[in-house]
Parts: sequence; structure tokens; C-alpha cells
Amino acid sequence: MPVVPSSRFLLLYGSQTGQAKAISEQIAEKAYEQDLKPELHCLSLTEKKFFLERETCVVIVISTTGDGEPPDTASKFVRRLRKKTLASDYLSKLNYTLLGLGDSNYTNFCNCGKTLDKRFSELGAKRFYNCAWGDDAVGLEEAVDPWIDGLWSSLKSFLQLPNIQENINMNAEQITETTSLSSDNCTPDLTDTNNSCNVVKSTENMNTNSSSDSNHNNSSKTENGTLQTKSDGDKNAESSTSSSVEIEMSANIRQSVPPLSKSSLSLPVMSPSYIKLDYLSDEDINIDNLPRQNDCDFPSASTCVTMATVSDIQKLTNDKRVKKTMLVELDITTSGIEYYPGDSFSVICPNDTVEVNTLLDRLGVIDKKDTCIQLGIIEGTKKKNPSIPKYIPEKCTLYYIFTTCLDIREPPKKALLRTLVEHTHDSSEKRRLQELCSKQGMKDYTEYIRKPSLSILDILNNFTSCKPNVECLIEHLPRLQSRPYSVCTSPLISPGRLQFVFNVVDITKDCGRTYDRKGVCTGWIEQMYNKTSSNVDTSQGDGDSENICDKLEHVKISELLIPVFGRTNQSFHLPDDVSTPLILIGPGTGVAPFIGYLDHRSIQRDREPAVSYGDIWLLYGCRHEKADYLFRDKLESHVSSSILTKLLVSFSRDDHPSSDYPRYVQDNIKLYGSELVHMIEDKNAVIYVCGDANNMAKDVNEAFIEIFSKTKDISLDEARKIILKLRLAKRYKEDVWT
Ligand SMILES: Cc1cc2nc3c(=O)[nH]c(=O)nc-3n(C[C@H](O)[C@H](O)[C@H](O)COP(=O)(O)O)c2cc1C
Repeated sequence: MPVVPSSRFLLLYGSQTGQAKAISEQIAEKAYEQDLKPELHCLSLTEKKFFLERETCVVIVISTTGDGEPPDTASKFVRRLRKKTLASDYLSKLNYTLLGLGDSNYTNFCNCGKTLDKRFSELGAKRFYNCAWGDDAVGLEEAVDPWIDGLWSSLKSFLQLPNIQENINMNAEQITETTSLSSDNCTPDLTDTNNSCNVVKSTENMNTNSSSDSNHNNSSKTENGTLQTKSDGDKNAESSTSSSVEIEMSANIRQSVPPLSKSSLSLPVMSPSYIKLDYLSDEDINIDNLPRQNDCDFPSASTCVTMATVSDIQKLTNDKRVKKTMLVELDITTSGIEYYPGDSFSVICPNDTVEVNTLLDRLGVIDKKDTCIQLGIIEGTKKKNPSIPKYIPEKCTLYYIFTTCLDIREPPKKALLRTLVEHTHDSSEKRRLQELCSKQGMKDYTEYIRKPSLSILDILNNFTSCKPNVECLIEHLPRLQSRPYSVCTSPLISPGRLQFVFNVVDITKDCGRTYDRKGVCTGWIEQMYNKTSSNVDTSQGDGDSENICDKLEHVKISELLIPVFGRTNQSFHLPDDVSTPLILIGPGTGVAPFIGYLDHRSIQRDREPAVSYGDIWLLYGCRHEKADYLFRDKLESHVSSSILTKLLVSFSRDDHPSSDYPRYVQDNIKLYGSELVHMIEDKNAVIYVCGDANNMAKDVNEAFIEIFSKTKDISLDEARKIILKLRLAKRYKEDVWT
């Protein structure tokens, strides 16, 4: 029985990088269309805007971050509910449903949502609609879209409201086939089943979006300063001398394939347009004076955004066989950023200038890109509660918006594809776009847009008759996110300075990707490196003459500034008790935080030599001893000075004398199984794993299960429980990224 016979319900979100927020806003919008009255709040406003215990009907969208932790904005909310003193009927008035967002590459998939769901029922709350778990690894929409579709009837029936649209799909527009594709029709099509697609894999450390590059997914998904990337790829992308990126439609897109469905497709509801744009040709505007992203908060920021001076940029690897790894040192003396070894911080990077210009050209507004514009709301728009996104200044330029505010790499969401349908003239292209955003086309969307991580520019290049206006993209493209990187220094060694390392992400044109590109942030930093007077890298080319980094030509490194901020909720720290033994596992750039740990320990030992310090083992891995063994000298010197008790290094692609030679970190875990189990069981060692979540972190987890099972002669299931307990006790910590 509904408790409140009204159309109001509370809609709450807890979001780290913005997805849960965007989805809850989408839910709010759809709720209005259903004549419901959502009251939308961030969970951080608990006890200010809402009290959960007083509510009767709540919908929650919440992501998981860190190592299974709540987003920063939800930590107070979660803390309140965790209190052991709460009575078992504390939430007895509450009826709820919950949408958890996560990524199944992480061990604690949707942990925050799942834990909350459990806690709600412990406190007497009841579900009025089943919970769902959106998985970034396969595409959030796979679970999210059907969950939203089913929400309305449950919500209305709970609220005792008539469900007038009961018999039709309430969120979908049903269309029948508009055209059929003849076999000789050369249709831009993203469905070549014969072509094994060279997708951008998350193993290569793309963030949630392929463009991303942080070594951390910690932010996204992130690159712990350590972005991994595609193989070396075609370096011509940046050597183009034209002002546009080199476009090429891959063969698979040109092939025609039969339409997905001859009958009908259910399309997402068309979002009404609401932004109007006026050119103020008479006004001058200096975009350098505009506040970055309109001074809009970054949810994970623990400090203000400040400009850090680049004091050094180095290439750590320079061998075609391996990824290009770079190290950057920043002077953070005046930034207000304080950090511990193991922390990460965020870099705010711009989009690539050449890519922005090409997109603006494709949109037909390149001539006006530097003209002052005024954004406003279309009078009489059907959009409910329309507003200009907070991170876009109402007065600026198109170049500014597309360079610094909008994410132009993230694969376009279905809502955008749906809107693009209306701007497409060719009937077969129209049909294909309809298919790709339809319910029936879910798999195709994942396969041909999400997995190869097509950008909006790729879509427009593939669907040449699609001519959207620029306002439509401002309405639909998401906010450009910051990129998190793990610090690889200790403040004890270099107060006021921090270093981070990352792999330059190279993404080649293939599988619908129409131009070569680099990771947004790593490509930007690499350009800086190439443009500094001491490091002109002619092999890379300079790219477009209008490139923003041309401004950097001949500058000294110390004149380079990059916007950064410190991050909240960091937990990948050394234990307080220095006698605790440490098992550090970090192949590739995953070694970054451990370099900080070791340097930190070295200073601690110098300062307090009489203290008893625990053993430290480091398991490192890379491809070739001679090509990408990062920080070799430093690691070996830590061995010589006994800071590092054991250094186990594996080379995955070198020739080895025998097949059982360890190639990966997990091979060394197995090789030293009994010693490691002894350290963990008898000496309370803590395990730290940093690096790739997709393969390495899972294999390492399995290797630990295996050594526990073998050493203690117990079943794999029993061993698995031991590892789980270690995780719960925070003695098995991960800082991993996809
Ligand atoms: C640094 C970081 C850590 C994450 N940790 C987890 C995790 O432990 N478990 C999980 O299921 N998902 C994890 N994720 C995936 C996010 O929950 C997922 O990408 C989600 O869609 C993000 O939503 P948001 O933008 O609203 O925060 C992590 C993502 C990042 C960037």
C-alpha cells in the first residue's frame, strides 16, 4: 500500500565521476513526462535537504568507487546509516528502489549499492521495485535502460496513481522500418560481423571512455598516472599538416548489412531541444580569462583547482616494442595540495585542438568558433526544467566550450543518437541510427559504438548525411572529466613536488574509428613534451598550426602550467605501523605508488634507524628487460640499501631459458607461494595491488587463492574465503583501473 498518495518521490544520487548524476537527471526528466514529481538531490545533502528516515518513497542511483567504496558525495550518507545504534525499524517508513553503478572488472562489483540495499532492509525499509546493477564493463545501458523502463509502473502503482500508459512501452517510441537496405547499398554501417574488430580494450587502460587516460581510473575509471594504451599505432595522426584530423572510414563501415529488424524498433524518447545560441559578433571575448569549466565543482576534489608548474617531463621508454611511458614532475608548492605516498591527484586537460577544429568544421561553425556567443534557453521549450549546464559559461566561444567543457571522445549516448536521427537526411543512415539507439539494437550499440569507443566525430564521419546543429551537441555531450594519476613520490623526499608516470595512449583508426588519436590527457602532455625547446620530437610532427600547444613552442619546461586538484577519500596508504610487512604488486606503471612508498620508507629509516621496519617485497613486471623496466636503478638501489627485502621482476616478452620461467607477476606469486603465505598469515603482511583491473588484478587474486590452497592444503573455496577476509580487513588493497 502506498503511504503517500501523491506524485512526489525523492530521487537521490551519489556519483563520483558524474554517471549516476546524469542517469538520475535522466530519470527526473522522464518522471516529469510521466506526470510524477521527482525531488532530485545529491546524497551529500543528507540532513540538509532530506532526511531518509522521514521519507516514504525513494529512488536512489549510486556508484561505487575506490576499492568498493561509496562516492565522496555519498560518504556522509553511508556513514550515518552504518551506525550500529540504529534501531531495526529506523527506516520502516521507507519504500525504495536502488540502481547501483559499477564495473565488474573490480572485485567489489557495485559494492556500495549492494551494501546499501542490504542495510536498508536491515533497518526495516521495503523495496517497491527490484534493484539493478549497471555494469560499465559491458555498458551501463544494458541494465539501466530496462530498469528505468520498468520503474514507472511500479512507482505509479506504489503511489496509487493511474498508470494510463500501462499497455504501451512508456519510454519508447515505436517505429516501423523506414527503409530497407538493399544489399548493394553502401551504407555507413557499424556492423561488420566478419571483421574481427580491433576494439579499444579496457585492458589497455582506457578510462570509462576510450579517450581517457589517467593511470587511474580513479577517477575512472583512471590511469594511475599510468595510462596504458593501444599498441604504438600510427603516429601520423599528429603529423598531419592540415588543420583537420585525417579521416578514414574503415572498410567494415562501408559494407552494407541487412537491417536489424524488418518490423518495429523501440526508440528512446526524443529529448526536446532547449538551448539557443546567439552570436555576439560585436563583442570581444578573451577565453583565457574565463573561469575553467565555469568554476563548477569537481566532485572528487579536496582542494581548489590550481595551476601547477611543470618542472620536468621525461620519456622513460623509447622503444617501438613497448608503450611510451612518460614521467612528469610538478611543482605544487603553492597549490594547496598535500599528499601521502599512494595518493592520486587529478589533471584537468583540454581536448585536442585539431580534433575540436575538425568537429567544429563538420558542424559548419568553424568560421564562428572564436566569435563571442551567448547561450540561453529556447522560449517555450518542452524540456522540463531546462538549464544551461553549470560547467559551461553562458558567454564564451564555441572553441572554448568544445575544448574545455565538453567530452567529445565519450561514445555518444543513445539519447544523442536518437536526436541525430532527426538531423539525418539519408534514409538508410537514418534507419541505422534508429537501430543503434533502439532497444532491439542494444547489442549492436555495445559492439559497434561502445566497444570501439567511437567519438561523436566518428559518428558524424560515418553518417555523412547527418547534420546536427551545434546546440544539439552542447545539450547532449557530457562534461569533460578530470584525469586522476597516482603520485609516485613521497612528500618526505620532495616536499612541494610530485611526480607521476603514465603511458601515452595511442588509438588507431579501425572498427569505425575514423581518425588516429591519443588519450586526451596523455596526448596533451606528450605534445607539451614535444614542444618544449629541449625536446622537439620530430618523429611526432607538430600537427595543426593552430594547435594550442603551438603556443608552447620554444618555451622552457618551467613555464608550462597545468591545472590540477587534490583528491578526497584516498585509502591506498602505507599502514601506520611501520613494522607491518608489505607485499607490493605493481607491473608496468602500476609500480608508481610503490616508488613513493619505498622513497618514503628510505627517509623514515634515515630519520629513525632504531625503529623496527617490516620486510617489503615488490613484484614488478614489464615486457622487455631492456625496453620498459621502469625505475630500474631506483629499485635496485632500494635493494642494495635493504629498503626492499625482495625484488621479483618478470619479463613477459623476453626469451626465457625454460617455459616455466615467470613471465607475469602472478607467476612469481605462485613461485614464492609458501613464503608469501607465511608473511601474510604469520607476520600480518598487507598486500597492495596496483595496475590493470581487467587482467592483472584478477589473475593476482586467483594466484593468491591458489597459493593459500596449496600451502595450507585447503580447498579453493576455503582459500577464496581467506582472501575475502583479507580484503574486508583492508589487508588486501587494490588501486586498479580499467
Ligand atoms: C577509481 C574508480 C574506482 C572504482 N571502483 C569500483 C569498484 O570497486 N567496484 C565497482 O563495481 N565499480 C567501481 N568503479 C566503476 C564505477 O562505479 C563506474 O564506472 C560507475 O559508472 C561510475 O559512476 P559515477 O560516475 O556516478 O561515479 C570504479 C571507478 C573508478 C573510476
